[in-house]
Amino acid sequence: MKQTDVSSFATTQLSLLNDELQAELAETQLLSSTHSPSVLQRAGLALLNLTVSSQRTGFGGKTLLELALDPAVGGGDLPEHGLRTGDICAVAEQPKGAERKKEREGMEKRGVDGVVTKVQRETITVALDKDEVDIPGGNKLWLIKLANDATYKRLNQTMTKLQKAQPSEHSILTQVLFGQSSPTPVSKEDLTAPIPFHDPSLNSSQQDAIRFALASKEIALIHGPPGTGKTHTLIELILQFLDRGQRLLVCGPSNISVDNIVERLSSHKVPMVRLGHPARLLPGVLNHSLDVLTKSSNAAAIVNDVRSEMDAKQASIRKTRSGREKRVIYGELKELRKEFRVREGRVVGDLLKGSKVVLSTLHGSGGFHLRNEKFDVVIVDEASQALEAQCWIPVLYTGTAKLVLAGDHLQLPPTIKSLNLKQSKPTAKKATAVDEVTDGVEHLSLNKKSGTGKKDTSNGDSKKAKDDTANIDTTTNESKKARDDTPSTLETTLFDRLLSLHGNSIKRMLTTQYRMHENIMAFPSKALYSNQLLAAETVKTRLLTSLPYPVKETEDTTIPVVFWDTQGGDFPEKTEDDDGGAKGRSNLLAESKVNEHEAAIVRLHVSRLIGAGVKAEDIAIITPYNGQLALLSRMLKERFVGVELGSIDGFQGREKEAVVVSLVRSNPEREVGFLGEKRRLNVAMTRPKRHLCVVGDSETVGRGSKFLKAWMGWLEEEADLRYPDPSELQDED
Ligand SMILES: Nc1ncnc2c1ncn2[C@@H]1O[C@H](COP(=O)(O)OP(=O)(O)OP(=O)(O)O)[C@@H](O)[C@H]1O
Repeated sequence: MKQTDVSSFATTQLSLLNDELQAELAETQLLSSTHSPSVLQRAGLALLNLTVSSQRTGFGGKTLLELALDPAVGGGDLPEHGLRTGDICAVAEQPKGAERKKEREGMEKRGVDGVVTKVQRETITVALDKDEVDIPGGNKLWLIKLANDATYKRLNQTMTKLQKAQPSEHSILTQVLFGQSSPTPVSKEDLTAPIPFHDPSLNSSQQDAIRFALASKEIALIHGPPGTGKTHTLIELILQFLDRGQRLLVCGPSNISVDNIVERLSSHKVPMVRLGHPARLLPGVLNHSLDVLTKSSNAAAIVNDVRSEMDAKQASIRKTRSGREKRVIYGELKELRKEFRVREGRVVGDLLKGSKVVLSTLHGSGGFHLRNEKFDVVIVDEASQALEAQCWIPVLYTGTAKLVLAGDHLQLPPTIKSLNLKQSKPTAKKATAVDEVTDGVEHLSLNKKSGTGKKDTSNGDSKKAKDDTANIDTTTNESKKARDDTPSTLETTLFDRLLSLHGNSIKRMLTTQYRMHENIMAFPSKALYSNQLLAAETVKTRLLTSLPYPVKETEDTTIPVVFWDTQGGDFPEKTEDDDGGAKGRSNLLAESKVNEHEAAIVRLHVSRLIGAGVKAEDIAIITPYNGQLALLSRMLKERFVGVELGSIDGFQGREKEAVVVSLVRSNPEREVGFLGEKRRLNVAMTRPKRHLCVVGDSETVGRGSKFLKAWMGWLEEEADLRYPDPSELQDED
């Protein structure tokens, strides 16, 4: 075990985070200074021609501005835009005609900053950051997305706190997290003690993981390969901790990861509170949100009185044109807001005290509500999708003695280039529809994520390119000497680092998967999970023909894994710039790759599946390249309505009955770009339940890495192998 110096670790993290922020700011500034507002709107970074449709008071006493299209431009539905709940933005007067460019440059300074809290068809709501600001009025307004440095600020604060802590202040958990102490060994008795489980259906690996996490004193890692019931296991673990009288903070890197747990816990009638802005939460979770609880609890009436008074004042500000009157009302509002915050603070404090389980994003766990709260255990779901610095937020601010991390370090780590736009990017969501994927920002981040260390020509910037796979190899091989665990990259997650530091004895792996047909599971199990995965009886032999609706038996629907091998050089890739159609869209984007012939095979395969009766909504098409995604979308979206198209990265955490993967790369140089990242391939091949169809050039792809070679070899041996016949690929339409 190699110790890590805490302070130098934090210093390295601070510098890496700073590089990341600078890169992000540069990217956003470049976009907004070089493009016209309408291009920015098309790129999903701005909304034009708005007017304030209402103004009221939200959680925390913040002013909420609801914006709608100006009736002067016809009102109605907002145009397609990429602004999402959680985005940091500025509201400002829209510059007129010729002034535009000049005005825009100073815009960020003059506008009013805020956070998007609600997006509806006709309106978008922004919570303003400052209490007293002159809301721009009169002329048309516009909304522009700003780089989100709030994420960075909190990470920076957290790492600074870690950097400054004296060794004597380090908790035992911190010492274990840096290898200065070993985790307390777990006794055999604890690992075998009978436990009355709430859920009698838990399999033995799930039960073992729960026993281990309960018995561990400082850290426990629950390794959940695809479909193995990681969240299912965490729910039981939470109930078991509660049975033992422990108080828990449960976090995840994204709102959706946290909501998923809240939804599943709610049937157990656990007293819990979900922190976070209600507009960012799933509807089913709202009843547990602080905002709704503070409105509906008995004590809420005293808060609501002040709120309605504030709302009335807000409305009167908008009615008056006199500056003097406005100032008087602002003065009154200021007093009311103080009162509101005191009362709301009391209600919130009482609610939190009464909650045995508090749930929030990792970022949210650093908010002021939790500053004086103590928890026995912090649980982090999807921990391998979180930056290490994010995981330190709940650890440092709650002073917990115990940390449970659940995740799979063999799937994709967090997207580094998009750190600051992460929550706001349309494509950062798990549910990725193709309209959203063609957003410019995602192209930049996706394409910059190279996995091979070779320069990927689709990658506008090879600065960050590196061999990601190195990370995983060291973590899966306990016997390897732990490498220097002061990470030189943000992509090394806490999950990775701890495995490397303490070895596999700190983790338990879930081994029964409930998603894939056994043949779909076979390769990833062998190549990545030491052949330990088992397919549950219920899924082991499931084919498309056993879907709960009629599907004809064909050579596609009766086969779990199909491989269309395009080897031979007749199906070459192109860079997106070669493709006239794609060019217009990609003016803001980095180059990407397309493969038209592959797209034609995908079309053929999907049309056969649909012809056999498989429902469009049970089929997904995924590909690593956004250029290919845009092409597939143009070719297939209207024809096969309901088929989901997405990037591999965006599909992590999702599943479908049938999944078609288009690998794209086919070139004489045998370049595979970021296909070389095996965690990306793992995600791709483990999404389907009953049918996996891979389309790719085994000659190019098979030379990309050892892993790719093994996969191509396996597909040639075990899959239903097909060689495309160009005459079949003509579009019958
Ligand atoms: N012991 C079990 N018995 C039967 N079904 C189970 C069991 N454990 C999990 N499942 C089922 O397996 C599926 C996956 O579970 P869950 O969503 O908890 O997995 P996960 O590992 O969090 O998913 P992901 O792979 O997306 O991370 C769910 O449909 C769940 O009901």
